[in-house]
Amino acid sequence: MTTTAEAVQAVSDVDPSPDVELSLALVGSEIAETAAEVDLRQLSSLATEVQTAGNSATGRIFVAGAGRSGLVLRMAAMRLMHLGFDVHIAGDTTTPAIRSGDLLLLASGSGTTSGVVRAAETASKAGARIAVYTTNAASPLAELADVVVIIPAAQKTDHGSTLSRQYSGSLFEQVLFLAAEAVFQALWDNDATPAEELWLRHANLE
Ligand SMILES: O=P(O)(O)OC[C@H]1O[C@](O)(CO)[C@@H](O)[C@@H]1O
Repeated sequence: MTTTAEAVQAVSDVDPSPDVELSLALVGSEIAETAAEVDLRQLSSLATEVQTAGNSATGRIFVAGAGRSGLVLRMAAMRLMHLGFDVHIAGDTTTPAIRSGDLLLLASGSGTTSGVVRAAETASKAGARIAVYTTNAASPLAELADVVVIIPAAQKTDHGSTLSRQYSGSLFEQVLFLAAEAVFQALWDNDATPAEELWLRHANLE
């Protein structure tokens, strides 16, 4: 009679356990290498745009992106709200119209995602400033931007790219998250508001 241990061994001989140690090292090293290549002057310019709109009496910050790129910007938006800025997420039911004096912060690895490009066109017509994270300096999105941060990662359709072994736009989205966190941290360091004060802005209806 086959024991449970023998049955487990038999299964893993056919279908070995996923090697998460190797994949964790791969993801970590790709993120570190790509983050180190982000141009700090570009990131600093984007941080200044965020600070200017956030600290202006009437300026608001809007964020927009599709799929996982958009989800990362939602996290960034929450932190900017914790800093006390007036922040809105494009497409939410309470999001007002963008206007001159506002900043639209966008992320798109490809720089061609139609809804994101349309948002930039609308913001541009309204006279708002536009800041973009993308891999693609020659994209329509980058061309519409006042400030561009290039994240030198693979795009979502670059299958088999030498820039990343990860699927689709994962590396772009991961480094985007780090870049957005770095912007928040730099703004908070400048502002020096105690964490206790930021904490008062945390959602209390969760
Ligand atoms: O960042 P892009 O190129 O605008 O693409 C948007 C989304 O499309 C996807 O590649 C769809 O899987 C997401 O990973 C990404 O967030």
